[in-house]
Amino acid sequence: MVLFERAPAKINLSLDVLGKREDGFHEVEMIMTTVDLADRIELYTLEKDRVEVCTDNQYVPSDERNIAYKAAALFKHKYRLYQGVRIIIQKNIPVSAGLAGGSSDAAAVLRGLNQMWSVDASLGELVELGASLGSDVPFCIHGNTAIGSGHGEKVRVLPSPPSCYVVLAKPNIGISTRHIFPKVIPEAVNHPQTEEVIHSLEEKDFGKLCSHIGNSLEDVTFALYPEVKRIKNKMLQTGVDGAVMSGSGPTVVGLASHFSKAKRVYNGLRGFCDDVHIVQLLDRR
Ligand SMILES: C[C@@](CO)(OP(=O)(O)O)[C@H](O)COP(=O)(O)OP(=O)(O)OC[C@H]1O[C@@H](n2ccc(N)nc2=O)[C@H](O)[C@@H]1O
Ligand SMILES: Nc1ncnc2c1ncn2[C@@H]1O[C@H](COP(=O)(O)OP(=O)(O)O)[C@@H](O)[C@H]1O
Repeated sequence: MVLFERAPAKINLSLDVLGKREDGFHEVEMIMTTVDLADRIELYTLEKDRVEVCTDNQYVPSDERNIAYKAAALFKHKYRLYQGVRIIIQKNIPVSAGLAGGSSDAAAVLRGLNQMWSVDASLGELVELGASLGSDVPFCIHGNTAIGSGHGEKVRVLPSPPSCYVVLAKPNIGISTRHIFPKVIPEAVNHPQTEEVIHSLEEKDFGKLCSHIGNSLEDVTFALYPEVKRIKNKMLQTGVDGAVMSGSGPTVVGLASHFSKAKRVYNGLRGFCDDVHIVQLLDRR
C-alpha cells in the first residue's frame, strides 16, 4: 500500500517569548500559518517490522535521527503496530531555516500512517504524540492558521490571514533553534503585539497585520547573524508591506499585497541572497 502526503512549510506571523520555564523550554506565544512550499512524503507499507527513510537532501539524515523516522517509530509503538514502513522524503523546504520542515514531515507521517493503517486516532491524540517529537509538530498537525502557546504544544485555531503574496528569503546559513533560545533574555527583547495580530486576522485587515507582525527572537538572531537583519532591511527598502523573521531564523518572511510588489522585492533580493521564493498562503478558509 502507498500513500502520499504534503508537508507544507510554516511561517511565523508572530513569536513572543514570555519567560523561561523550569523544564528548560521557554513559554512562547506564536501565530503561525502555512504556505505552498511543501515537502512530498511517500509512505509504503513493508511486511517486515521496520522503518526505512530515504531523502534527497544531503543535510537531512536517512536513519533513526530523521524526525520522520521518529514519528513512525512512536506511532507504531503507541498503537502496537507490527508492520513496517518505507518513508521517502522529497525535500523542498530549506533545512534549518525556521520553516519547520522536519516538524511538518513528522506531522505528515503521523497523519499518513493514521490513515494508511486505519488506526483512526483523533486529532487530539496525534497532537499529543507530536508534542513529544518537537514544539512545532502540534501546529503542523493542525495546519491552517493558529496560535501556539506553552512551549508550542497548545494550539488554538485562528481565522485565516487576508490574502497576500509571501516572499521567503534565506541566507546561506542554517540556524539551530537550541542555540538561539538560551541567549534570549525575555525581559530585554522586543515583544510583538500578539492581540493586535489576532484582531487583524479577525478583521482581515492586511495593513494592520503588516504593522503588528514581529518576533522576539530577532534580537538574538540578528546579533549573531547580521546578514538576516540585512535581508529584512532590504525587503523593507524594496517596498514589502511587512517583514518578520520566521521561528529562530534565518528565513525572513515578507508580506506583499500584490504579485507585482512581491516580484519587485524578489528581484531586489536576487544576488543578495540565493534562496528566495514567492509563495502563497495555504489557508484560504
Ligand atoms: C522556534 C520555533 C518557533 O516556531 O521554530 P523553528 O525556528 O524551529 O522553526 C519552534 O518553537 C522550535 O520548535 P522545534 O524545532 O520543534 O524545537 P524543539 O525540538 O521543540 O526544541 C529545541 C530546543 O529549543 C529550545 N526551545 C524550543 C521551544 C521553546 N518553546 N523553548 C525552547 O527553549 C529548547 O532548548 C529545546 O531543547
Ligand atoms: N525530515 C527532516 N527534515 C529536515 N531536517 C531534519 C529532518 N529530520 C531531521 N532533521 C534535522 O533537523 C534539523 C533542522 O530541521 P528543520 O526542521 O529543517 O529546521 P527548523 O526547525 O529551523 O525549521 C537539521 O539538523 C536536520 O538535519
